[in-house]
Amino acid sequence: MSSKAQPQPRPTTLNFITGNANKLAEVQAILADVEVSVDIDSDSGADGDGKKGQGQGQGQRQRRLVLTSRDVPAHEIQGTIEEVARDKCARAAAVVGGPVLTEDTALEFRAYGGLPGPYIKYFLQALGHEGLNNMLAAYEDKTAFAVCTFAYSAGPGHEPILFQGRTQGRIVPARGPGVFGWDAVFEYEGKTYAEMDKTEKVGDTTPPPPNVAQWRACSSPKVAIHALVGCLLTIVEPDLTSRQGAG
Ligand SMILES: O=P(O)(O)OP(=O)(O)OP(=O)(O)OC[C@H]1O[C@@H](n2cnc3c(O)ncnc32)[C@H](O)[C@@H]1O
Ligand SMILES: [Mg+2]
Repeated sequence: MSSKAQPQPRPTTLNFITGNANKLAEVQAILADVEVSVDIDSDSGADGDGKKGQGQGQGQRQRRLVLTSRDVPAHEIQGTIEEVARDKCARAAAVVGGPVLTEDTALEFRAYGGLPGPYIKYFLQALGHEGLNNMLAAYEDKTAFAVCTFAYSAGPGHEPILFQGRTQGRIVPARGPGVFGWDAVFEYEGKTYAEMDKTEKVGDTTPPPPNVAQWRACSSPKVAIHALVGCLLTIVEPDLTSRQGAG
C-alpha cells in the first residue's frame, strides 16, 4: 500500500494538533488574515474562452482556511527534527482519522552541533533557563537556531508534508516574562522573544511571504506556516467522483 501515490484532497480546515496553548495562540495570530483567492477551475478547459481568472468570474473563489485545534497526547520519538515531525503528524492523523496539522519546535545550539534540537522540551523541563545558559558557559559561541517544523497529513496513510522555518539568535540570561518555553533566553536582534509582544515576535504576517528566503529571514520561524498554507491551497483536488465512475 503506497501512501505517496494517494491523491491529496485539498483541505478547507486545518486541525492543529497541539497540547501547547501558546503555540496555538501564535499560529492563530499568524493565520488570522489568511484568505487566499484560488482559481479552482483554471484547468477545467470546459469553456475554452481564454478569459479565466478575471475578477469575480466563476473560476474564482475566495478560500478561507479554518483553524481548529485539539490535543492528542503522544510520546515523541527520537530522531532528526524531520523524523520526529513526520512521526508525530502521521500518528496524530491515525488517531484523529482525518487531516491534521502538527508542529515541532527545536532549539539548536551551534556549540553542541545542533543539540538539544528536537529534545529542547526535556532539557528545558530538567534544567530551566539558567541551566540552558550553563550548558553554554564553557563556549564562547552562544549561537542558537529556533527551528519550527510544520507537518500536514491529509489523513491516515498519507505521507506528511513538511515546512520549516529557521531563525538565528543567541542564548542569553533570561530577560522578560518566562511565560512561553525558552522565549526568555532566546535573543533575536537585541531583544529576547519574551521582551517582544506577539506581533513583533511573529513579524509581518501579511501578505504571506512569497518565497523561502523571506520567511527564513523573519523574526519567528513559525511564519513558515504561511508556506505550508500556500502549498495546501494550491493542491488540485482530484475529481474523485469521475474516478469512481470510471471504475
Ligand atoms: O503538543 P505539542 O505541539 O507537541 O507542544 P509541545 O509543547 O510539546 O511542543 P514541542 O513538542 O514542539 O516542544 C517544543 C518545546 O519548545 C517550546 N516552544 C515551542 N515554541 C516555542 C516558542 O515559539 N518560543 C519558546 N518556546 C517554544 C515548547 O514549550 C516546548 O517546551
Ligand atoms: Mg510535544
